Amino acid sequence: MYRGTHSNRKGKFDPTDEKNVEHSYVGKVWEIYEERQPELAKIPFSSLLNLERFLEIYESLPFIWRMLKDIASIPACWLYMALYLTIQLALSLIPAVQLWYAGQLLTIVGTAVEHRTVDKQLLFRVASGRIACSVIELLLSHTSTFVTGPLNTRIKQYYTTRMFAVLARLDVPTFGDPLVQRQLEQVFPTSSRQSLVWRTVVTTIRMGSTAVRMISQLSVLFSVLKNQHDGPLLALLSFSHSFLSWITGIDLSPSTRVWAATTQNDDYIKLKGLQRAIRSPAHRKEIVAGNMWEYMHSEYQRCVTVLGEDAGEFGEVFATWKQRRFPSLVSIIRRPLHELPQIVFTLRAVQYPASIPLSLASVNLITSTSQSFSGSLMQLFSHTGTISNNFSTVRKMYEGMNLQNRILDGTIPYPENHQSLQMGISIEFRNVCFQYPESNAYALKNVSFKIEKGQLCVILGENGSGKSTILKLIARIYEPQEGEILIDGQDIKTLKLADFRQATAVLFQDYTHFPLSIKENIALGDPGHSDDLDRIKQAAKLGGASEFIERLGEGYNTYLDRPVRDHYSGLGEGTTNLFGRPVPGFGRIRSMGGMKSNESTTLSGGQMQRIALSRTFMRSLASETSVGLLLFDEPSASLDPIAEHDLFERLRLLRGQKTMIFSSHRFGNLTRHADKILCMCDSIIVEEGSHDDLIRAGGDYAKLWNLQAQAFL
Ligand SMILES: Nc1ncnc2c1ncn2[C@@H]1O[C@H](COP(=O)(O)OP(=O)(O)OP(=O)(O)O)[C@@H](O)[C@H]1O
Repeated sequence: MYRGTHSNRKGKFDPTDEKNVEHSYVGKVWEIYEERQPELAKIPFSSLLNLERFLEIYESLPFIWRMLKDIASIPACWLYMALYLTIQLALSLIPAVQLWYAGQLLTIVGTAVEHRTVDKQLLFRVASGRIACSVIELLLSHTSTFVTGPLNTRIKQYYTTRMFAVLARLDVPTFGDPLVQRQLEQVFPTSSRQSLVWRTVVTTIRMGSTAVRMISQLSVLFSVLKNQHDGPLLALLSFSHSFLSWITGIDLSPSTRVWAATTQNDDYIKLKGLQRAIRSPAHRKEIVAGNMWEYMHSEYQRCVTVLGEDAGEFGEVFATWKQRRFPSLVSIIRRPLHELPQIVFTLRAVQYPASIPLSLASVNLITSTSQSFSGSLMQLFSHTGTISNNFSTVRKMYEGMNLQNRILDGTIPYPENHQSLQMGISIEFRNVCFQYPESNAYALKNVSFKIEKGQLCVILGENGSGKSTILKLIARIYEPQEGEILIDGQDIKTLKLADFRQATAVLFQDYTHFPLSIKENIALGDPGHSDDLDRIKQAAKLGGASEFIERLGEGYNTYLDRPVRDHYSGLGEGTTNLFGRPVPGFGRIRSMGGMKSNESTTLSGGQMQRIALSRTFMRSLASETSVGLLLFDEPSASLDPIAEHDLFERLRLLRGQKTMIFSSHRFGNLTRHADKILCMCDSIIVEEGSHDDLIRAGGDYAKLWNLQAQAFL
């Protein structure tokens, strides 16, 4: 199925909805379903005249107003904008001035016919006026390029910064929503040279200046011709021709309507299948061995004959169909209208032979103006298409800026006093049930437990049992559908999110490395101290990362994944290193795509994990920190036994000062010292207690522990 790309509507498109969707056949093969705009359904020819785009423009106007106010708030922008507008206005008036001079020439011809004399002074003034116009036009266009640069840059920077903020503040469920992703894709400025807003401003101003140009040209023309015999009549005839050409040209421009096309034609489908089969190497063996080519060829020929001109690609067939769909009456009238000015002129010449030179000059003037007029008219129309698209994207951009996070913020500041954090945070789950968005299975089912302040808790369980989910719910990455989570006895939803997150440090299982330097990667744990290199080094030491970082060529300034590409051209074959980075062995122009300063493969998984741990330590271990809760999802998965031992030793020292929750598959070091172990299986907690409690209970934990212990006997 071939779908239109200009979908601006919310909700679903349903081809079977006859009330809102128009069905037509495009030739023998394709069926097209076009959405009617309910507001326009009653207006005849609304789809032919593409009135949807005007409606789109109308609906987007409040957002355009907001955009203009925003632009005006950018420093110095309004000054540049005023200058740009003045230049464009002046440029759009020049054709009318030139036309006025042409009218003056007509007067000179008229006087010459009547009195057999030429007013030389007037002729000189007219000639120099026309030259001056051209020079001014050139100068203005040139000045305009000087103004557009700074304007474009300022507008682009303003909006990219705003959009960055919009993206940065979105939470996980909102950001992960495919609809939101689609919305962001459409409006988040990519690396294009011009911003959407600037493009919109330019097209709007161009449209305005085209309109000014047309109106001024028309009024000058009519004032020049009003005293000529039949002048206005000739002008009217010429312009009707332009207008009709414009009308017939309308439907060829892309539609803003939502549409979809499909085909049920067996011959066409077979034709396409045969085409594909004959080209693909995958089928060649069987075509040869099975002697299929003759059959395929004759079938292909049959399909082509049956389908005739409908055998082409959808795009071609669709374009022809659109041309034909036009009321042919318009095209019929258009032709003779084109000839009418000549006929009127001839009749007039027969009637008044003396006026021939004057009439000739008027006809010439009218024809040239009418040509430029129809050009402008076409431009105006194509601008409305672009404008309606731009306007609707601006609207979507502002709607995107208003995107609300799914996780709602609370109002109660946390903690009430920082002293209370010195002993950690208590956490309680009461009958919590949770399903991930887009999933219908429970990741947590009726989970209840309580962890006291300063306790060390380990959540154990097999893959997919729900361990990470518990940590994500505590960090309020997601919201449970049922049940309650209490933090120091208060519902987690009522606490101010930023405050609560300030009081927690999380190390996710799927931690990521930012495309920033190692220093920044660690500093992000506590952005408030990102300039404090001593603190960053201390965190790296605690995370067990300092030794290998210092061995790297660029030390803490090393980029694991360099976000900027270097460029080169025509390097000698022996150049394997450039700017301290490896160069792939090609001599032609290319950029080193996403090159890594020190390829991340030079760091092991364990080293990567140590950097992530350092980031968590950066946040949690500084003396004046306000973190009372540490959440670690498999913190030692990639660590060697010594590093794991050292890490847990360090963390155990924090017992009583911070609440710590670990998720793990492994028994041992940590579980023995845990105040509480939660054993999970299939989204529920099956056992709960300290190591000794669980061994005494003789359940699954005890069995697995003994099994593991035997392995070391
Ligand atoms: N983003 C997600 N979207 C949908 N389902 C998810 C998502 N993340 C996890 N799940 C599902 O939720 C269930 C619990 O996952 P969770 O990550 O909590 O398990 P886990 O016990 O931490 O597993 P592991 O030991 O492998 O880390 C699993 O069935 C998993 O497939």
